Order: sequence, then structure tokens, then C-alpha cells
Amino acid sequence: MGLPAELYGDFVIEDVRARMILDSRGNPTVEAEVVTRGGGFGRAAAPAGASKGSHEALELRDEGKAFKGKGVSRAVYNINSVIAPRLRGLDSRHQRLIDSLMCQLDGTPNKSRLGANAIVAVSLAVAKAAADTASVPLYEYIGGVGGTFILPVPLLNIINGGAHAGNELSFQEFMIMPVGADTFSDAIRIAVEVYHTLKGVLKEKYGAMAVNVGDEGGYAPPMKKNREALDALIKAISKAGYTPGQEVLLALDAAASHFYDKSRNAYIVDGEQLSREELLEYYMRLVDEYPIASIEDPFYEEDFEAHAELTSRIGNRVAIVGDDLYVTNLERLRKGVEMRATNAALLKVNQIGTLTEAMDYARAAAASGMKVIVSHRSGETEDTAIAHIAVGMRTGFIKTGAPARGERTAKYNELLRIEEELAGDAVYAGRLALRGLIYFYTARGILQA
Ligand SMILES: C=C(OP(=O)(O)O)C(=O)O
Ligand SMILES: [Mg+2]
Repeated sequence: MGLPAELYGDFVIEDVRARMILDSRGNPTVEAEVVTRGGGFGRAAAPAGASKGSHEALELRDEGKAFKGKGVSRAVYNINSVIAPRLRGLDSRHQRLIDSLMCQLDGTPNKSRLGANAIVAVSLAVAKAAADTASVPLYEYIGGVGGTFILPVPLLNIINGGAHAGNELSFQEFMIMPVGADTFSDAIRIAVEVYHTLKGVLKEKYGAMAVNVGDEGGYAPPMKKNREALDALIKAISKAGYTPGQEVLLALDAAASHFYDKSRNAYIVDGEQLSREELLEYYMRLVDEYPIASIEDPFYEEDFEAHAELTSRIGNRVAIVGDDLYVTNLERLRKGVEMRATNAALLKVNQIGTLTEAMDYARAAAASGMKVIVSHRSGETEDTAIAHIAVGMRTGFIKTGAPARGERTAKYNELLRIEEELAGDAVYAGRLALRGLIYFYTARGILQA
């Protein structure tokens, strides 16, 4: 069969170009555009982390004075002068081939020559251009037609701590999961009601300054202990008229590498020094006291054993999620699977650098029974690709900040549009997630976790 020659020609990449734009922290980042012969257009931008895992692919930054050494002119140059000439004339649908060509051109294990920021922007822009040429939305291009799409449960980070805020909270993210809704739009309404109610709760107890926001749009109150944040969330959920543990669950990103003191082999939590065993007990108490459904990076990024211990103790009722632990890297994920380190994996495309590698990682995680959470970075742009990846890959979960700040609402708003577009052909993952019935799209088809 195959497509007629004229149609095949439509998908041919005619141009690839790049520019510097700003991310949500006011830092330069790189944006790529791909144009196909048929007039298809794709534009994508690289996000940037603040609490990065040390095994992430490298984000190439300039060393000169401009932007205090944070510029991206080298990454932009690499797209325009190294990548673009090699991509022109290729079929934009050949994502795997194009991604591996970029990996070859780079030639390093961590994409340090061309920069993962350069590569990820092009990789996503190629997929968007191919989808546009085919006149299908990106989620459909990624996920294919014929199966029910799943609108993900959002994990909304509404209290910011750690590296994302100027307060003393040791955990980085205190999130809510509005599972008790029938639709994604209803889940967002619940989340917004809790977010706004939380503002009042925080003002009342900590004063007006407490509702200044952190990098991901969550409030950054002057709290000292993690339980203060959890108590505030519970109060806000109840005051907004919902039942914690039923309609709304809690989720944490401890981001423990950032409060791990290597020299003492100990964790500094709530101003106290805890051994790995004491931290494990601390988590066990927290999940008994609060309706916590998910804990990301509970231990520092090299301690697979401690993750495995926690997963064996509470993995039957709580998602233990690897972010800095896996950095969207298949090799590290495989080690995690072998050691049963976690039962869930975070997916950040820019941690590894190409859409193909990120999708391989998601499939491998799902095939081993792990839940997959598609994630933004703390430094974001208006790019909405991750909303499409979550729907297309039917991961059932997305974490993309508070329901405020344009770079975060860009993703939630895109999901609202997708929901409307799919109408009855999509289900909201909320109650499915509650019952552990999330379906994953895998290379071999649909798999029930
Ligand atoms: C989103 C996160 O933060 P960052 O982008 O700063 O790594 C995270 O740690 O999950
Ligand atoms: Mg994290």
C-alpha cells in the first residue's frame, strides 16, 4: 500500500530553525520550529529544571557574560547549523530515525555536545510538524486512533518548598489529586476551589505574605515543618467542601537528594537530622496520618535499596515515584525494575532529550507494571506537548504545577480543549486511578496495571 508519492512528499522536512525565548523564571531557553513541504508546522521549547537529577542529559548553556552564562546561543547554533542541515529532506514521521540521528550527531552519552535542550526542542517540533501535516492533534499522532483516550489525573503542586521556594519546607512539592470527579474539567474545578480556599487558610494563619507563590505557582508560606503544609492542605480541602481521602488525595515530591547530607549520610528534615531508617519511619507515619497517594523521590538519587524497602512496605497503597532516581533513563529504570525500587516513574522528556527515548521509557515502565506520571519542569514555557503526551500515551497522570501562572495553565487549558474535542471518546482517570484501574498504552497494545 503506502501513501501516494505526493502525500509522502508532504511530510518531508523543509526547514528547521531555532531561536532563544524566555522560560517562566526569566532564563533563556531554546525554541525550535519545523516546517514540512505540505505546510505542516511544529514549534516546541525546552523547559528547565531547578532541582535536577545529577544523571540528567545535559542542558547546554553558554559560558560567556551574556545572561550571566545562562544563555543558549550555542544550543541555538547547534540546531541551525548542525542539526537542521541533516534533517532537511527527511520524512517527519520517522521520529525514531530522526531522534537516533540526533543522538549520533551528538555522540555523547549525556547529549553534552549538542545539548539536550537543543535536541528535545527539535524532537518535539518534528512530532508536532508531522501531526500538523497529517491534520491530527499531537495526542492522536502519538497514541493512534482506535482506543479510548484517557484524560490524566492532575497532580497540582499548590504548596511549594525545597528548591522551588524561599521558605524552610524540606519537601519540594505538596500536591492535590482531584480523583473524585467524573470529568477532567470537573477535576480542575475542584482543584481551583481548593487552591483558592487554601489562600484564605494560609493568610489567616501565616499572614498576607504567606500567599506569595513559588516557581510552580503554588503558595510558598513561611512554614518550617512538612506537617504544617499537609495540615493546611487538609483544612483547605475540607473547607472547600470535599472529603480528603475521597474526592481529593495528597501527593508529595520530597526531592530528597536536596536535603540529603552526603558527608553525614543523613537527611535534614524539619530541621532535624534523620538516618535513612528514621526517614523511612517518618514516611510510614505520614501515610498513616494523611491520605497520601504518592511520594516522589523519598530518598536520594543513588539509594535504590531504600526506595525498594519503602515500596515493599507501602507500595500496595502508595505510589512510590522515581524522578531524580530514574531521570527518564531506560538504564536506570531497568535497575529500578530489577530491584523493585518503585512502583511508579516520572517522565520528563527533557531529562533524556528525545521523544522516542521518553516513549520507550514510558512503555518499559508500564510493561513492568509501573504507573507513569508525565511531568513539567519548574522552569517552563507555554509549550503544551506534555498534555498531549499524557493523553496520547494514556498514562493517566500528569503533574504540571498549580492551576495558576500561564506556563502551568497552558497545559491544563490544553487538556480542557482536548477533553472537549474528544467529548465521549475519552474517560477521566480519576476514579479508575482510585480503584487501581489505569490502563497503559504499550508497544504491545493496551496493558492493565
Ligand atoms: C518538576 C520538578 O522540579 P525541577 O523541574 O526543578 O526538576 C521535580 O522535581 O519533579
Ligand atoms: Mg521531582
